[in-house]
Amino acid sequence: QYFPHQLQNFLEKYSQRVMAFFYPYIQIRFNEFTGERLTRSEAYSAIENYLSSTTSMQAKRLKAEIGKNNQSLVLSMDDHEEVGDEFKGVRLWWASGKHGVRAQTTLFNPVPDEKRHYRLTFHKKYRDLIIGPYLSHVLKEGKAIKVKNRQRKLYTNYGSYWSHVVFEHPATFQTLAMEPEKKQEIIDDLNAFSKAEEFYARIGRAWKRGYLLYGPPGTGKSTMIAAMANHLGYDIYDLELTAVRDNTELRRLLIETSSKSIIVIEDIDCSLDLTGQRRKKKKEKKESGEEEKEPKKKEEKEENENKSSQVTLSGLLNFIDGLWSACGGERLIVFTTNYVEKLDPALIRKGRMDKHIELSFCKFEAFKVLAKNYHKLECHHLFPKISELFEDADMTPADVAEHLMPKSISGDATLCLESLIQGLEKAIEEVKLKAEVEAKKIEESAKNEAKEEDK
Ligand SMILES: Nc1ncnc2c1ncn2[C@@H]1O[C@H](COP(=O)(O)OP(=O)(O)OP(=O)(O)O)[C@@H](O)[C@H]1O
Ligand SMILES: [Mg+2]
Repeated sequence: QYFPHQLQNFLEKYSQRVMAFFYPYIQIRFNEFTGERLTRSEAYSAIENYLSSTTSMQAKRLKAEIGKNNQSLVLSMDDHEEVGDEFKGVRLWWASGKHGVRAQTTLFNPVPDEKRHYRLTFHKKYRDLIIGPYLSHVLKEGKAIKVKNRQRKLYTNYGSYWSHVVFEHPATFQTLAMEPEKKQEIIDDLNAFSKAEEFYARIGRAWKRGYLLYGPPGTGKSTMIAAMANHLGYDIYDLELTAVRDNTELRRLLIETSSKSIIVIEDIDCSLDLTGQRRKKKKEKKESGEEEKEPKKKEEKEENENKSSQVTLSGLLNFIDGLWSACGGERLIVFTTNYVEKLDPALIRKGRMDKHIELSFCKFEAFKVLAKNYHKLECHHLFPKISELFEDADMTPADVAEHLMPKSISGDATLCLESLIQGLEKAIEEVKLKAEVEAKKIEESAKNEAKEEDK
């Protein structure tokens, strides 16, 4: 205090230099808030996450907070704690601390005076290793942990804007009824995709993958999408094409999607047909001369309505084909349909949709998954009979699940299995009846033909 200001400055500078000469360590400080407007630093939060998982077990004083997903506790070091870490055999230390900042808190900038930081200390001979590979490793790991802990969202477009709710669907691949090998193949494919950043970069393609899920209603297409999202920890964008006005809007919506997400277009055949159908209807009306009686205003209105969805197949295809490569980060795009044969071949050409997955009727293997989920059954004396019936019956997993659902909380598994057997027998009978009716029809038409020939 009695020192002249300049002298104090000089001494500080000088002593720091002397220190630096003898002190063989380098320190890097990562402040929690950075920039003029004091926004929260991304690096700081990545480091926080990284340390919470890898090293905070060593710290004696921890801080616990409820994570963003409102479920798990997130642990981090308390202030002035230090933990060690090791990277390629090199020791380094992370310490947490506080420092004062002169920024004023205002109503609009309610950041407290006291700021936290992490300080990284390491020997100067490892400078290159730590500043390069180690720090990028920390940031990457930290971000990955953050993504894993985040609260996931389900986005839906109302017209041209996305709005979201929290995504909490309980479906997983474990609860999905499907033949085990097929299921494993899909899981492996997803895992490979999510780790393939370098591969996609090397071959110069966008880090995207397309799936087409097809099969009759109730076979688990939507359920599988939820399971995929849960498996990968991705958000879901449920794109309602009929609410999108035109290709420009479609492009905007798709560009707005964030990385690590699944973009879903359900019932793709219906969504894309819509524009065509509407136009057709209008044409028919004109041909029948109906519109002459109607006032002109109404016609104009109709025209506007027609304009309300002009997304075209080519607009969609352009996008899938790589215009959106510009938006980095991994994305899955999933189409579902009940009628794969109705789809425009351009849409499902190889290379556009990387994988076609057929979801179909429940067979015995898939049934076993459901029996295990619903009743914890691994085997049962009715299983052989059920296995036999499944060979002839076409029943969707949704219907099987319906039978297995206990009618009361204390529902008995055997009762459910018996109900399923009845259902299967009924299904087989219906198939037989249908076949008989068909056969009769063919017979009759053959007879008719013969009669006409006689005539
Ligand atoms: N493979 C399956 N495994 C487990 N549950 C299933 C499966 N398939 C269907 N279900 C059950 O049936 C219900 C309906 O399935 P889901 O909505 O996934 O069918 P979908 O194939 O999407 O049908 P749609 O074509 O009508 O959209 C789900 O709530 C789920 O409980
Ligand atoms: Mg569905």
